[in-house]
Amino acid sequence: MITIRNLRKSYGSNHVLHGIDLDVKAGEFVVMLGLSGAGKSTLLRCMNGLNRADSGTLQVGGIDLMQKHSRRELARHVAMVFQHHNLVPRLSVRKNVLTGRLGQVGTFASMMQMFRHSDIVLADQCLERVGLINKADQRTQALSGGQMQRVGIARALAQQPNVILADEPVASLDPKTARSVLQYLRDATREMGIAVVCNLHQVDYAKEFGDRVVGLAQGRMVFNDVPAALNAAALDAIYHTTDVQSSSMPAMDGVQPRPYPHEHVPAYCAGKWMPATANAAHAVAATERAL
Ligand SMILES: Nc1ncnc2c1ncn2[C@@H]1O[C@H](COP(=O)(O)OP(=O)(O)OP(=O)(O)O)[C@@H](O)[C@H]1O
Repeated sequence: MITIRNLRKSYGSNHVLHGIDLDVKAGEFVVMLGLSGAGKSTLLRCMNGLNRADSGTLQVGGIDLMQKHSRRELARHVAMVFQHHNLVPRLSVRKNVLTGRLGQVGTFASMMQMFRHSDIVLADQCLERVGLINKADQRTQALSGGQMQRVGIARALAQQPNVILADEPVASLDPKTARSVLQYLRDATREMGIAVVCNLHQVDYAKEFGDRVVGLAQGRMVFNDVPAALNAAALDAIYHTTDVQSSSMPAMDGVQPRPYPHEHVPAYCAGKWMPATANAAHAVAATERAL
């Protein structure tokens, strides 16, 4: 459902993504962890077409995002769940879910918010899935934060996407509500065979809900494995890259390697540690000596 190879993205001179590789299968729930600024949102925004990647391969839900594509086509395959749910408070819960169908109806019907009976049935099924069918006719503004987030999930499901991208969907919820929202998201997507990439800041939730966890540090993927492999060393690679770098770089030829952050993030991938490019410091030192 998602195939990413050697994906790179910069904002001006700020190189944010340094060659990301990632595959996500149908029905798989992948949690993405990383410090603030690691590049998680940038990667999600590349995946949903809001950002244009500079180079690499990027196929999401059957769409090649490195080629020209229409927003409508993308909306048919890729749905977003946002931290602040982006619902219209004065609309009923059902109407908010129906907005997930706007990309799939004709332009006129979309402008007039005219929905087919089948769309209304689908919206109600999605509300059933997140346990909110009894709120369908209520104004959305009367719901709690956790309920609103579940409406956001129902709206994403109503798009009948192949892929859901969730950017910190539980950041503003208490732990109990957050767990219940993640449970709804994971169960629905598993049952419907939707590939999910979900940015989170909570390692506990990643372990509890992820089929797989990927860790980004300074725009590089430093972990990609099952949650059970998320041990102290892996967490160090994701969250304390400077410490890991300096302790993992031996001196060579009497030259103490300088910290070159991007080049020295060791990577833990599919059960084994990759030394990353520790030799790069030596290469730089040797070049400096030669000049
Ligand atoms: N629109 C933008 N224009 C310029 N720089 C940006 C833009 N968006 C993000 N950045 C920069 O890209 C880097 C990665 O930011 P990004 O938001 O992807 O990180 P993140 O891992 O999602 O962080 P957080 O967990 O805080 O959301 C940061 O240095 C940020 O300043």
